[in-house]
Amino acid sequence: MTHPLVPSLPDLIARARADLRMGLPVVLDGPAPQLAAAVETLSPERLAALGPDVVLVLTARRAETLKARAYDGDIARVAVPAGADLGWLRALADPAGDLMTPMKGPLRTLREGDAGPARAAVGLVKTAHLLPAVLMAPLPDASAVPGLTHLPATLLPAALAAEAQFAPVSVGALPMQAAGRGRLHVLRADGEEHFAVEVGQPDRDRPVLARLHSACFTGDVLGSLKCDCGPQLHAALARMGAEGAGVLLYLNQEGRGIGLANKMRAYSLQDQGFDTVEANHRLGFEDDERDFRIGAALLRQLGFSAVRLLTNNPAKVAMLESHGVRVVERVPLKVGRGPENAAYLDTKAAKSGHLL
Ligand SMILES: Nc1nc2c(ncn2[C@@H]2O[C@H](COP(=O)(O)OP(=O)(O)OP(=O)(O)O)[C@@H](O)[C@H]2O)c(=O)[nH]1
Ligand SMILES: [Zn+2]
Repeated sequence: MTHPLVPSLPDLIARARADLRMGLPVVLDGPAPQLAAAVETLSPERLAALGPDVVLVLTARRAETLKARAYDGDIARVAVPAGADLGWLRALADPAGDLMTPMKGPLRTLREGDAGPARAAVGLVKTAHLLPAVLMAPLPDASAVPGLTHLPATLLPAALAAEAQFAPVSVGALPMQAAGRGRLHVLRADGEEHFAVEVGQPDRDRPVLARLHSACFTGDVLGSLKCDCGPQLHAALARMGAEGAGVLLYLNQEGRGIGLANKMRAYSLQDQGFDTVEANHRLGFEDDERDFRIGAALLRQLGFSAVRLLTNNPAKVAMLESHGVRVVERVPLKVGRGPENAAYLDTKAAKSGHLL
């Protein structure tokens, strides 16, 4: 039996995310161990130390913008020419300069060999909220580089796709302007925290008025006019207050799961004329990278099995239904439309299935 103090695979994944964000490579163990480093955080010294035999892994979304062939389905492995420097790699990873310097290729993509470790590495970097671009290099002698986090390449995809198991951390009373008396629960899974605001004392035996709200620092805190998040947050709480009970999950899924740094990159692209979906794609992300199962897991953990869901997004309803939470009613939440966000809301309706 494994010693209890040995890190589990979820522990190692959480550690690997921190490493990648700091600019350290991680090791994907297998028959041929490989180093994987995020292009965004790599330093010139560490790039040089990866050796000449490196491959750049991008998502097929990013490859499409770069007009590179993606032979591996959702990812593309791009050959790195001898002498390519960090500037070259960053220009491929980051679309900020695409319009200024459109010619980055021609790029040669690989089709031979096993793409599994490369796909796992990109998945990991995405969950670290970095640009989805990874440099991979062979690691011939692991003992030469002590201290790196090692992950088993073949087990990584299933571990990244596993549903989070939440543990309650703390709860405290919270009187709120919009909703009167409430309680804020903090829950944690694999090092990530999410919050649940209980308004009043919702009955666990009846469908609860619920909102799954993804974090939006710009909208919720700064009152940004580019989206409808702030008004939706406050309207949801007010409605719960008026009804006397409800539960609002405040999910740590900034920017539809791409993180605030990438969301600001997306906003810069939107200023260049791309819409919210195109901007995500140019960065190499899907339209929506959120793990919607988290909301279902949190509701179940808090004892709720049926909800009246405040949302305009049918995908949220479908996800809850398929993960053990009955949605007895969808309650529309249409607030905050204005001249600055009308095009954004129309794009969500046209491309992401939101109900206007
Ligand atoms: N990537 C990206 N994320 C954005 C943009 N504008 C807002 N967001 C994020 O979008 C998410 C909106 O979340 P929600 O309001 O919970 O979800 P929704 O899918 O719009 O569904 P409902 O509001 O329930 O109808 C938040 O995480 C915001 O940070 C954008 O232009 N790009
Ligand atoms: Zn927002």
